[in-house]
Amino acid sequence: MAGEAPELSAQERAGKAFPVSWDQFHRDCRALTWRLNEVGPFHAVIAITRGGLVPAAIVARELGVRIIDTVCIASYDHNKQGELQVLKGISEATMALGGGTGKGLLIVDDLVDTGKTGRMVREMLPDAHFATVYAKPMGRPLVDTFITEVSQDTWIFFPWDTALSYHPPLRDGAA
Ligand SMILES: O=P(O)(O)OC[C@H]1O[C@H](OP(=O)(O)OP(=O)(O)O)[C@H](O)[C@@H]1O
Ligand SMILES: O=c1[nH]c(=O)c2nc[nH]c2[nH]1
Ligand SMILES: [Mg+2]
Repeated sequence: MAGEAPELSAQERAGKAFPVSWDQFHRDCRALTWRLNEVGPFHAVIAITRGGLVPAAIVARELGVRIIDTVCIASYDHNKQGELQVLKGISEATMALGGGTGKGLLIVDDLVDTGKTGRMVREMLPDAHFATVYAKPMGRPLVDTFITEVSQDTWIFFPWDTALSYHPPLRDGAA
């Protein structure tokens, strides 16, 4: 409708930016593995794609786990969350490894925000261990192990979504 303000994206509503470099992300994934090493061993790692693929690779490498599965869920279209869609479920072989309930399996994602994605995967595997690198307060109760909490009004910028670019000086009005 004319004159109506355009709907803000989740990223715009968030307000605060938390950019993460590859180096920082790798360190945070290693820190996550230190904690997970106390909880395991795990038969397999399940990455929630796509964001969970990078931490899952690092965590699986550090833990010496060679069986990696994916659960493919689409929700955010760039930065606006819509209905969750499971594009690919967990394989039968992985389900069998977890005794049908996920016991001894490790689910990995880059973050929990509202917790919708994590909740859906937890319902598939109620006894699995769920780990994320970052957590926002709404999603935090769903996660068993995470490294860094950021406020709900923060948007995390991952290294695979960003590129180096010119930033104007603060005195010219840059945030
Ligand atoms: O806790 P929630 O509010 O559900 O948000 C968290 C999810 O959102 C992002 O994935 P996204 O759906 O953007 O897909 P992607 O991993 O393919 O980028 C992120 O990787 C988490 O999986
Ligand atoms: O790149 C992202 N950063 C976030 O903070 C976030 N929350 C949900 N989905 C997200 N994706
Ligand atoms: Mg994701």
